[in-house]
Amino acid sequence: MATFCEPVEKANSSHSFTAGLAQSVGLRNQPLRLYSMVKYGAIARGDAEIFMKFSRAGYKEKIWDHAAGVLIIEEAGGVVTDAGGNPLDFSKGIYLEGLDRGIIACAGHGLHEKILRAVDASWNCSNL
Ligand SMILES: Nc1ncnc2c1ncn2[C@@H]1O[C@H](COP(=O)(O)O)[C@@H](OP(=O)(O)O)[C@H]1O
Ligand SMILES: [Mg+2]
Repeated sequence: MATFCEPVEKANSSHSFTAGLAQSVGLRNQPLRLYSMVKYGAIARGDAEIFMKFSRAGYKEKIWDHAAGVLIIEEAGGVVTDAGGNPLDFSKGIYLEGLDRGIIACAGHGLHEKILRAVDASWNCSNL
């Protein structure tokens, strides 16, 4: 069964929203809560299959918390996008600008699509 990881700090991502997503796609393991780039490392070494991060409005993602991790996941056949399915844009300076709702990284494409659909289904009641 798949495990997801997410930020340690609730201030950086809604733990209740990801818990709802996990339930709706059938993930029953406890999440791994890890800082920054370590979440991508957890997927690369097989400790988790998913990373989800949904920050409050106004929080800006720094490129150094993601850049190397995205490369590692993609080279290994995984997928990392925002919640609209768009690639992360590292070309705009120190922040990821124009991010649609949050970040979803997965070891495989099927799982990733399932989570994107779950986000769309529950976003309007999320308070995010
Ligand atoms: N070992 C650690 N202990 C505490 N905070 C850490 C940390 N490693 C990274 N961080 C912080 O975690 C945030 C990014 O990780 P995450 O993606 O899990 O939210 C960054 O904070 P800010 O974005 O609040 O500046 C970063 O400074
Ligand atoms: Mg902080």
